[in-house]
Amino acid sequence: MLSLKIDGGVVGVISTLTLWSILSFFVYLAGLTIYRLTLHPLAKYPGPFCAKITDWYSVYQAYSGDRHLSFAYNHEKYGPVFRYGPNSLSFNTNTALKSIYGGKPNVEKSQFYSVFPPKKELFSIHSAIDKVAHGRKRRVLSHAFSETAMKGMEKYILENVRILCDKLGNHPALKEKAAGEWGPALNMSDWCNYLTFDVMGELAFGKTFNMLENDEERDVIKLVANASWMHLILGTYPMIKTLGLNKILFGEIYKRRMQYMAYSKVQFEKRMKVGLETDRKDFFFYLLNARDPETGRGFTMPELLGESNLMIIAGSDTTSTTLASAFFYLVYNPHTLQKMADEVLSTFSDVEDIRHGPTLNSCVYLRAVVDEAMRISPPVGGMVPRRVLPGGLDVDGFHIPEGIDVGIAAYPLHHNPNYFNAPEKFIPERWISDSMPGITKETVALANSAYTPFSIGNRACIGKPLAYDEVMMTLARVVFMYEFRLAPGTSAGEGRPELAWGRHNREEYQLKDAFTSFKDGPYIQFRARVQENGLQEIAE
Ligand code: HEM
Repeated sequence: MLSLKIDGGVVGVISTLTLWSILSFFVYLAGLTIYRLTLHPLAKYPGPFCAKITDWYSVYQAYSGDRHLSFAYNHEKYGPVFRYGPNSLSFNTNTALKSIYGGKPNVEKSQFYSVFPPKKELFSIHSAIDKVAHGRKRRVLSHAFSETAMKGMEKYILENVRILCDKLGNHPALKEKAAGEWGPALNMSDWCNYLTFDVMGELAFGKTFNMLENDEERDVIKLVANASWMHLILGTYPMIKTLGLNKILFGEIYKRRMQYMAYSKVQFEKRMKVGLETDRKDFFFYLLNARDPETGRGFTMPELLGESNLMIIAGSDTTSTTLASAFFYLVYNPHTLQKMADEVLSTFSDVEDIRHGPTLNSCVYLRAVVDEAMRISPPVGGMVPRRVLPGGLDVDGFHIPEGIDVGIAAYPLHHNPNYFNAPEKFIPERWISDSMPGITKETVALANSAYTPFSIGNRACIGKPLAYDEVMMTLARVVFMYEFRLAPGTSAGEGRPELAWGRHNREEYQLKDAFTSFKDGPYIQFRARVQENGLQEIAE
């Protein structure tokens, strides 16, 4: 009787406690909401209501894949600055770009990056938040991206570009008819992925994934994409990872991310076994050898794994997105394809002359095509946030206090009409002064001031020269060997009316923001180029 009473009493107490806990939680939430809307230092900034009160707004956007588009939509609605999270501001001006990323701004990478490494000791140059730790990594890694290193790596890039070129024309129609017949429709997202993953496999793990040749390891592309997507989702609200909710809420994405980590560890161990007993001058060679000139220290084993892991994510998907979008814009704008082909054919007389160096760099129209593709469809189109340090930061006349995340998303800035005339149109000429009426040194400089596909400043992309090399060598070689066109009746990659945020420009290559990007299409047909001088008309 007594014990029952006691039991009854205990249950009663627990219930009351639970009730009070729930009530207190709701009171806390209500208080926090009121604070965030009224007394919070960012209360005066405009933005979507949900974004002002909770980071779940950002989580939802990150999960949807349309986060870059939502930034553009919100900037159109709220102006050059808006609040995209309770403690976060997005800017959309060239001056803010400079203040937040250029020179030595009073910021560090935000906690967004803390969730990128699966374990703390695996943090990489990209996820390093501490400035000193990052500085050391950047100095060590810069050996792997030196001009000498680039020359040594060209071999591995070209081997794979040759295979791609062969595959594009390697089908019965072209073999039997030699020329004049269009080949099958090829999904260029896939083929560009195969190329760039094979190149990064060579450079980071000492062995190609062989995706261009066979389909055994092609699923790795999906694993890598999911790893990046998981990072984006968790980065928008790191608490999800702290509470272990990632496994519950995003089970499938989490699983694939872990599969990629396991896969890359195996590749890493295989490359480690070979060590320096090889004449390969790949990233690994430089990473194993390199020492920080200031401290004399190299990388530890977990750091080496973290860096190799990162290289695949950072270097393959971004580069393939650039290539696929360049193909997209070229076939949707055949006059630009013609101009680019004219330039390449008049610069080179043999496909094997197309390699790293000043002759390739003299192809200014080719370079403009690449830049314009990355402008409209930036491979990292969403927010790359920075946290303001003690003392605050002045941006566009606003004093931002310590602890606030600030940043620029490339997609909206690249579509800002203040810097880009007719921003929705693919116009490579906008990057070459005097190339058409209205394009002057001043307009080119203005465009450059708001151009940030690789970010800017001391956390900007270290792989930029490698990326340009790979993309320009590939495009130049393909256009030298082939004519190409959009496969009739296909539309993969086009904007569609059902897309979110009112952006459905048919002629804009659509990406899904997963920090890097998901993509599909375009479907393209190739046929061998026959005439030695000049170009064949490209049949519609
Ligand atoms: C067109 C291709 C590429 C684009 C658009 C691109 C874009 C970017 C961007 C926007 C960042 C800054 C990210 C942030 O602040 O969070 C970045 C950083 C980085 N990228 Fe790239 N990237 C490309 C190719 C590559 C390649 C080929 C590599 C290496 C093989 C690479 C390695 C890195 C690394 C290591 C960082 C971190 C740098 C640091 O924090 O010091 N990227 N990239």
